[in-house]
Amino acid sequence: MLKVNQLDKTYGKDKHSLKAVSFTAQPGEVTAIIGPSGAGKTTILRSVNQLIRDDGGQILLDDQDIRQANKAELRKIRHHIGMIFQNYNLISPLTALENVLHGRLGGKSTLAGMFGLYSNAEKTEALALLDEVGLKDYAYQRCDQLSGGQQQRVGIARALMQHPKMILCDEPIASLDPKSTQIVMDILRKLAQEKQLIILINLHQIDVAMTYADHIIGINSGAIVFEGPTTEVDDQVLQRIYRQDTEIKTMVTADEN
Ligand SMILES: Nc1ncnc2c1ncn2[C@@H]1O[C@H](COP(=O)(O)OP(=O)(O)OP(=O)(O)O)[C@@H](O)[C@H]1O
Repeated sequence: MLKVNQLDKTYGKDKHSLKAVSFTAQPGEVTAIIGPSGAGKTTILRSVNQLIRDDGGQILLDDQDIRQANKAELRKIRHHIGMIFQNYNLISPLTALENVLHGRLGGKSTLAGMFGLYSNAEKTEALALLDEVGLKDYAYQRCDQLSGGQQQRVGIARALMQHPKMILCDEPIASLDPKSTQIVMDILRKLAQEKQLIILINLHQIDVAMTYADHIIGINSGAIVFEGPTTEVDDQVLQRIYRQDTEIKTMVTADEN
């Protein structure tokens, strides 16, 4: 389980980006963080694996406080936290298979990593993961020749190559069309359930969060204003989360008519 307690982050002198943020995310579930632009979604996600150093609080992954880890421990912890990104972050001239194998880099010596030395067992595993995300026939295709949705699936397979406990997803569908969105979200939900992974995902699209997430964390101006099962999210909750965000208010109102 991921348990975040009283997490604070201030940029510069007094720009309070996270204010005593507390929430939990369970294995086997998709947990979505939703909220208006600038609310602090990315700051939370990047604090969880300490890409951003926060200013106070606790981040417990299976009872180990990530914030207290020394450099070597943090490297080890991060090896079991996969990340997928809006812009995929693949190495374009390399094949899908090579990109997936890169997920193993964190567990290798610098030399083995530099020379791209992977065992046959690792290659077999990477191929099986590509098969799992429906890309068996694209293993030897360069990533820049794949569609956005296919690239994101390579990103997921790469994260799985880390044998993660948790996958952090920063706006993973923001650049995808509805069909690719559905495929990617179906895969993430299936992975959470079948591999008992913690999937923590930042989303702008409320409808996608409502369809695929088990658990919702609503943030506004750096503070958690809702945490609970998706079934408890109604228009009132959404208005609390998105207050002062005129675009969404209009959307909620339009839905009511
Ligand atoms: N490096 C930084 N320096 C100063 N302020 C920052 C920095 N990164 C983020 N912020 C501020 O922290 C707040 C939260 O930003 P964050 O990117 O986490 O929001 P978000 O909810 O992910 O937004 P979006 O949905 O637009 O991506 C914003 O007010 C932002 O301007």
